[in-house]
Amino acid sequence: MRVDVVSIFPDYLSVLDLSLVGKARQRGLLDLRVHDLRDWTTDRHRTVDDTPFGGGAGMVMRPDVWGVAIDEVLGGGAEGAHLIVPTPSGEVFTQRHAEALASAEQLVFACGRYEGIDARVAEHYRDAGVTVHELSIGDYVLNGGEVASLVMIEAVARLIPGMVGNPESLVEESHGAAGLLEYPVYTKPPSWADLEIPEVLLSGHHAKIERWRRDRALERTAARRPDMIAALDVAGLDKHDLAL
Ligand SMILES: COC(=O)c1ccnc(N)c1
Repeated sequence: MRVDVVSIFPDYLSVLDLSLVGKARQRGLLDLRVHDLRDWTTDRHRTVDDTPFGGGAGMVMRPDVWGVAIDEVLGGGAEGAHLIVPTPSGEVFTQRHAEALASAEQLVFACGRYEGIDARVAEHYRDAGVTVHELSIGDYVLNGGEVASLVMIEAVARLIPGMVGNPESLVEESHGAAGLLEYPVYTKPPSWADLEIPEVLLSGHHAKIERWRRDRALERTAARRPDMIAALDVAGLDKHDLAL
């Protein structure tokens, strides 16, 4: 997978050289390229923004600069490319988006600043056959799209086949296939701060452990994310689940 990030603060993305994403790049699983939007400006001041039509506070990022940048970054193919515009006014990014994007050929992240990017940019690339996603990482406002891009790149990159050692570990995660939050986890020492490990986890009885974990996941989800319980496919629940 190729991932391009276009920003006026490219250094913000240097953290992507570390950890999982950095390893993936070294292993050739991920071709990540970060670009400075100002490299596509033509004036002396390297201007990327201007005042909003219709008035109002702040500045809006110019479509012409973004257009030449995205055209170049997309190379030739609109096919298989996804343009992601992080914005507080977007659809909320979820694990489902991460799963869908993990099989894309190319992701291009357009990091807006100021009051955002001229709306014609998203419209133009949709018309050109590019899959455009305007995505929010939650109900709060940031100063730019860079942090949200980091979040989404990490959520997607870890799902690329070969990225994590044991793909099994992806199944039981929160927001995974079961549609539940993950159960509580424990490790050594067995006793800490006068707190013990739940007995069943020391029993070696795998069926009971599995049942205990699912019960805890259901309870935690019901307590913290009733919306996820409401969205559960009831057909996937057994009578024990329903009795909880
Ligand atoms: C400028 O971008 C944002 O403020 C932003 C982007 C994505 N998700 C958010 N919740 C905010």
